[in-house]
Amino acid sequence: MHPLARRLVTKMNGIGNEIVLLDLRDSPYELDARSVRAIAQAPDLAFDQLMVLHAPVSAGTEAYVRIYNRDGSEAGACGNGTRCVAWTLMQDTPHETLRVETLNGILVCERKGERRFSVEMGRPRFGWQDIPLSGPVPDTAAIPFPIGPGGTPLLAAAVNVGNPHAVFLVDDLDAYDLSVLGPALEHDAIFPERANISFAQVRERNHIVVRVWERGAGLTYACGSAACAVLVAAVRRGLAERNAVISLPGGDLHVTWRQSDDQVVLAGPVELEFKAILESRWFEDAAA
Ligand SMILES: N[C@H](CCC[C@H](N)C(=O)O)C(=O)O
Repeated sequence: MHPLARRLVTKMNGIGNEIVLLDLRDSPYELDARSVRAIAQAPDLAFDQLMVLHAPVSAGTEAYVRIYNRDGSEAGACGNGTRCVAWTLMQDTPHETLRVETLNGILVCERKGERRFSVEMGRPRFGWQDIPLSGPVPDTAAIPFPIGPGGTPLLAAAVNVGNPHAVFLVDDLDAYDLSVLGPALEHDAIFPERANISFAQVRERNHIVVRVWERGAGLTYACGSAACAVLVAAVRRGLAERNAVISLPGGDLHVTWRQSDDQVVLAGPVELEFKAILESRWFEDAAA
């Protein structure tokens, strides 16, 4: 029997960002890409991200969380999934805040309402090695790509908010077909670890509309770290306040880029869908 067989998983979403949670805090088992893809292909479990809870490593944290994309690749951050993790862990405690550890460090989560949570996503990084890019560029907030009308350059703001993002601030979101541009830009040679790609239109200084193509997952209804990346990019261009509503196809998130400590804080609702039991044959089929 596969080590994950008979394990319970929880299907949730954060404004339509499809999340599956697997709690392995009592087991040393670590998933490989093939097991991740097997779960993604199981009936009804198609996820954008799989959040796997492992036993805590650092003092004061509740879990060490590893984050996987639908294609089996590992991500450093997932804002919506971390909010789902916060809901799960806070079920068992009277606490209103808790800390989880990820590849990207220790994140503080806070309950903001019955099904509403915030997560401190860390400090944005703009250096070419940190994003990462394949080499230095004159300005990481304005990297030209020849994808504007008639092949004219459109400027991307690149930023790492725990994972790599490229943000295009445009006047008309509908003029760009992300299902075509997304995969090409995700794999552009300038991004050695690929990148999450967002197109964003600033409506007001505190309201931005966003569409996102996620690295390793494709078009999604929402992406928390992309919401953070967009807000940071718009603030750097002088187009938005440090506190704004980010509207994604699945709903609204609130992002604050705190002046006091440079942290980007993401808040929004989470939804519990159902629980399911992993079946051994899903992993055997995937191995075949
Ligand atoms: N949906 C996630 C981000 C996943 C990022 C992932 N696609 C990657 O960096 O590889 C979020 O809410 O932040």
